[in-house]
Amino acid sequence: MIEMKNVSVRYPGTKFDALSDIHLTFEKGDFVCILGKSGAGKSTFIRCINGLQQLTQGEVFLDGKQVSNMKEEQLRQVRLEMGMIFQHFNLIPRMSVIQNVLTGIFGYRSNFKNLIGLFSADELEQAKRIISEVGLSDMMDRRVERLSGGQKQRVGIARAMVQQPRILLGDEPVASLDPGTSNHIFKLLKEMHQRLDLLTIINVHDIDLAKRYATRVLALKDGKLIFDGHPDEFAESNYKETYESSDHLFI
Ligand SMILES: Nc1ncnc2c1ncn2[C@@H]1O[C@H](COP(=O)(O)OP(=O)(O)OP(=O)(O)O)[C@@H](O)[C@H]1O
Repeated sequence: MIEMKNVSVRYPGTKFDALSDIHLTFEKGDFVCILGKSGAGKSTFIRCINGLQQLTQGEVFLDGKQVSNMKEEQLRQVRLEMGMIFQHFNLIPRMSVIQNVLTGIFGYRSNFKNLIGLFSADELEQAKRIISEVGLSDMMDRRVERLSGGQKQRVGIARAMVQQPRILLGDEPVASLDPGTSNHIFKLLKEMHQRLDLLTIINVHDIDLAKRYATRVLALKDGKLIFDGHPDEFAESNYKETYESSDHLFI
């Protein structure tokens, strides 16, 4: 489904690769957690998949089509297949839950319809169904600024899911949440992953969440892939290697 071939990224003015020579494939049904300390390259990795990151070297393919050299219009189509959730939710605070969720289908519609906020009965129905699936049906009209962090992330998930993506990408979606809420969010993500047979790829700091929910764990260090395997195989020594101090930190 997704193939990364020889992918490297070096940001302008830096001495090291933020991602270095990554070769990987991902298939439908994978629930992947990416571990790595701050600066290891996790966000850069996710951006390579959704075409937001210019590669220094290599290629990324989605179903055999090269994402890394697509024009903006083609990329827009590809991104519709990829739902994205973020650490800071990226919601519009003064808008309601349902209005925020409906922004997830903007990519499918004409700019004119988006501008005047015209949604069909089907689109509204679909948004309501997904809001109820994430457990917020009684908060449909509440402004998101009045929600807790966990509720905001549920809105973020609903907004991603209303796109009906085949792939769900998460850039540290639970980094701002407490452990209990983080667990609930992962449970919800896993349930959606299983029910809809999504490819799910999520950056996370919490090894316990990765072990509990992932079917596959990747670990990055200084932009290099140092582990790729089943969560049960991720041993104490892998943990130490992943989180011990980095050569790049003070350079
Ligand atoms: N726009 C940029 N310009 C220069 N260097 C960058 C830029 N973005 C990221 N980097 C560097 O690339 C490396 C990887 O960054 P990235 O954000 O991918 O790491 P991360 O693992 O997601 O970190 P965190 O967990 O803190 O979000 C880091 O050394 C970072 O400083």
